[in-house]
Amino acid sequence: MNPDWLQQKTDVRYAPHSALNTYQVCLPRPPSPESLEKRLWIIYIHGGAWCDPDQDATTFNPAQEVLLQSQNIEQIAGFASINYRLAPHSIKIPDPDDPSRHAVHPDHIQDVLAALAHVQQTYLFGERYILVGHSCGATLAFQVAMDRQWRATNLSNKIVSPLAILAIEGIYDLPALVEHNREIPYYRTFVTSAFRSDEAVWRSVSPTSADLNASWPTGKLVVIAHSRDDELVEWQQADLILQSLQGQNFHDSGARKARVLELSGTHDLWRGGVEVARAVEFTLKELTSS
Ligand SMILES: Nc1ccccc1C(=O)C[C@H](N)C(=O)O
Repeated sequence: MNPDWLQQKTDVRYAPHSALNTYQVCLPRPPSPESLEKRLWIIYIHGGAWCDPDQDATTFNPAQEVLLQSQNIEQIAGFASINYRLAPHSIKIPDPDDPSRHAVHPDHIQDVLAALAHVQQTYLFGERYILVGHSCGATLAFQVAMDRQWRATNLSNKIVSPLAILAIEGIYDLPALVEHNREIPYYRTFVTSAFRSDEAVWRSVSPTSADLNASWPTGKLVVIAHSRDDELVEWQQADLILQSLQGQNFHDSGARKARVLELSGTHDLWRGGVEVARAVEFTLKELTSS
């Protein structure tokens, strides 16, 4: 990488709906077809329970800084991190007129798909990317690879699915999450704020309900990265998605892999950058070895 060349853009607008319909990009070197042949894009979807206005695309910056300084940058063609409209937060009450804070499913996933289509059409990397998501961002990353029935537009045809998904401290089974945390009303509150109250919808949008053989035949790898010390999303969520993936023929090795990576830290471990960067490095390595 040539540090004098490094290019960063923020607030690239992909849709007109709100101030949050933007993404940020970082290019470590000039884009070229040759570079893309041997390198991958890293695309990040932030977390925050679909509603936290204090988490946005910039939560990827600490990890991006670590990766820019590491040897692994030789394998990375570019980074993008996506903002999307949020559901109303129950405590951080939004301005009633703010369209970025009144989203309800499928707005979040439709925004992510629109952003992905925009980045792909700009940088032409096709399937050569790793889709990374933290917390509800991991849910959204899986939803990109799921049957896109919630899609109102013809956007689906424009998006090429990723080679790999890296899911960090993710939410994979909404009914199980709400049930496990039934003593803490906030879980039902944020799930209802983002998906309304029909539990059949909660189930159908959950990555544990995916049929990835049908919807993501080109997928090579899923990495489930989770910390035993996550105080907000219990390890059970990782177990549930791993069971589901094994049932769909994702195994430890082979053409379609599902791997577990134990991280250390609490739910918001993106703050330090190092653990998210380590998970990206692990995913790059797993993708290039079989
Ligand atoms: N991702 C989560 C998963 C489970 C429970 C909470 C969260 C949150 O992100 C809380 C967030 N800090 C909030 O202000 O809503």
